[in-house]
Amino acid sequence: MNFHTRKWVKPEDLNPNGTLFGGTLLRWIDEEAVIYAIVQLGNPKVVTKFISEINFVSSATLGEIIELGIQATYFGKTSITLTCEVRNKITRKSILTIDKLVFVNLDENGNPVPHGKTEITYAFAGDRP
Ligand SMILES: CC(=O)SCCNC(=O)CCNC(=O)[C@H](O)C(C)(C)COP(=O)(O)OP(=O)(O)OC[C@H]1O[C@@H](n2cnc3c(N)ncnc32)[C@H](O)[C@@H]1OP(=O)(O)O
Repeated sequence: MNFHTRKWVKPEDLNPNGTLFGGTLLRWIDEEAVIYAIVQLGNPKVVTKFISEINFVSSATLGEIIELGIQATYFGKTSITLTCEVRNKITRKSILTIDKLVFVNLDENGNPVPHGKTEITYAFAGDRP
């Protein structure tokens, strides 16, 4: 799993207990995951369909740097399934895991359309391996 996106936990990201607000983390993950799906499927019209159980393993606090890891685990006909882990960048301690996030490839009318992909590709990743 590649951990490309880093976030620095700032005051506006906290809940009233002083730890990273779960809703903020989920917003970051949904955006990161849909970008991953868009790049893999080569189509900007992709939507979130399903997110499985979310396990908040440990909390993050002010000033910590966290990193978001996403990986494709299954290519369906119109869908792609991803898995996600968020961890502390320095200590590598796990903060959250999501087993399955399913995204659906849409046509210009918003209907599911086959994407024709079967494996992870790096078409839009420049020279990154
Ligand atoms: C990034 C964002 O913020 S997007 C915003 C939030 N998301 C949305 O607004 C999406 C709203 N939902 C929708 O518009 C519709 O449900 C659609 C168009 C995505 C899908 O419509 P459906 O009638 O469910 O389509 P359909 O039954 O053909 O399923 C499409 C794919 O999703 C998969 N799927 C459908 N329901 C589920 C589910 N509950 N869990 C996992 N996969 C599912 C199907 O297996 C299929 O995949 P496949 O073709 O690879 O086998």
